[in-house]
Amino acid sequence: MLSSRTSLARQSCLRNVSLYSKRFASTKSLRETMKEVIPPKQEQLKKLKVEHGQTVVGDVKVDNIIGGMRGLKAMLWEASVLDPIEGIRFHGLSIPDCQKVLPAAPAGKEMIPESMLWLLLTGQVPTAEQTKELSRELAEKGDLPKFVEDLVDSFPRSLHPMTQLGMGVAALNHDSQFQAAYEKGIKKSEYWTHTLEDSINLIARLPALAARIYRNVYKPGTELAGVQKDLDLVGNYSNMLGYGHNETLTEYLRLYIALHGDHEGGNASAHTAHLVGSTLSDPYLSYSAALFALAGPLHGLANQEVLRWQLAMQKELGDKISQEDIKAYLWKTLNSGQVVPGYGHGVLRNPDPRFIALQEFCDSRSDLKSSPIIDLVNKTFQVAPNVLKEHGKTKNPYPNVDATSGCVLYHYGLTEFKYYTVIFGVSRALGCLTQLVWARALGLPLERPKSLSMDALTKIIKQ
Ligand SMILES: CC(=O)SCCNC(=O)CCNC(=O)[C@H](O)C(C)(C)COP(=O)(O)OP(=O)(O)OC[C@H]1O[C@@H](n2cnc3c(N)ncnc32)[C@H](O)[C@@H]1OP(=O)(O)O
Ligand SMILES: O=C([O-])CC(=O)C(=O)O
Repeated sequence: MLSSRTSLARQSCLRNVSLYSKRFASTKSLRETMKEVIPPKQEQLKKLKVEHGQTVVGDVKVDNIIGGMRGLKAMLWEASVLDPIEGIRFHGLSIPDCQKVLPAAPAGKEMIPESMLWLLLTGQVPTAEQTKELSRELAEKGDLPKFVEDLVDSFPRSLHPMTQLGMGVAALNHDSQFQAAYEKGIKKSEYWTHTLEDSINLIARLPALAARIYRNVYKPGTELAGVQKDLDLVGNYSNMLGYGHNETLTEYLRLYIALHGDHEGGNASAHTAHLVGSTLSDPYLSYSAALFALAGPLHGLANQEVLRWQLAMQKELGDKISQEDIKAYLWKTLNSGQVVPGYGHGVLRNPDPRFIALQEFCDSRSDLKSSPIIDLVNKTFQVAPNVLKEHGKTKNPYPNVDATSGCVLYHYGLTEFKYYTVIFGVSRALGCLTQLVWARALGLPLERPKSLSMDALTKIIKQ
């Protein structure tokens, strides 16, 4: 299954890479590039409004209203679009495309979050030099203010790491340039520049914040490494987590964090950031809110739940687990009224290409190939889709990214699975903050959909 999918993906990758090679960025800085790419997009939006403002793009059914707005085309989101079958594309580039063209760390092979951030923000593929420059800027801005360190150090160890992350990010708004400029009084056309500065500062500080939480909760009393100016964002993060010596885990984290960065606008974390940001709340508060959406078990927390579930399966079934055993365990989970974590999706109707990319990472390394937990994830993948089809409820019986993302971390000793969603939270900032910059550049309005009571809905139906 994996290999035929891989070869199809590679063929489409070659097509897209030649299509998009024209979009390699120049030698310009990130800010210069943004200044160049924003005006044509502003023009495009103006044209859409003036010429097509009244064009109908879909119906609103009662099902959409009572069904979590599933399938409703109702948001503008620039950096990525999700196809139910193909999965995510970032400015038109699929995951294999990105893996081919986005620069890696100096000694690495995997695309890094900095190059993904550049692509998301500008729609252009950065050069290695531009990526390095962005890594350098992020490292220079990576230290936490002392009061945030003290705040995080004051949290009880029993407070969930995601709660700590959301609170830490909210507190960073103490230094929001957007908020300070707004208070002074700035023109709407200047909003995006301050939003961009806040976004860069926040992304830069996330590794130190997330690593401090890890140290405090799981390794209290141990020394926390400082931010090194010559390391990339994940090089620093991995080092501060205490895994800098493990090049495979560091490379995995680079891929993981680049891959989880954006998943169009309707997912719960991205939509939350967009909604809160539309009130002109600053990027720190907007992203803090998004993190609390990510912390739900139907969304980002599923990666913690997957590992908990797979380990419980391992404990119950022992070392030699057959497909029949897994099948029975799946039925036990379903019959007890629980969801199978890591399976199903609000939009996807195929195995998540992020899941495939992470599995391929494991397949390419011999120690990971023989890992019992990774083997169990693979075996579950062989059995679960048919069980879920037979169960007959979920519209998508295939794995999403959370079905595998934690197992490499677990294999290499990062076994504290309540921490896993924090790593997702370091990543999702890339997409949420990119869209905030674009929302300000495009002058998007306050989000305020119309709601209806059931009586009001019934009245409309009768009419
Ligand atoms: C990064 C991410 O956020 S990816 C998603 C991570 N979340 C998970 O892995 C949790 C498990 N999966 C799920 O709960 C769901 O598939 C979701 C939340 C991801 C998507 O939800 P929906 O779009 O509502 O899914 P769908 O339309 O297929 O649901 C129909 C029914 O199937 C059930 N269903 C969906 N997925 C599963 C599953 N993995 N196991 C069991 N039942 C499921 C739903 O609970 C729903 O049941 P109901 O009619 O009794 O309410
Ligand atoms: O798209 C979604 O609804 C959930 C998801 O996979 C993500 O946010 O990464």
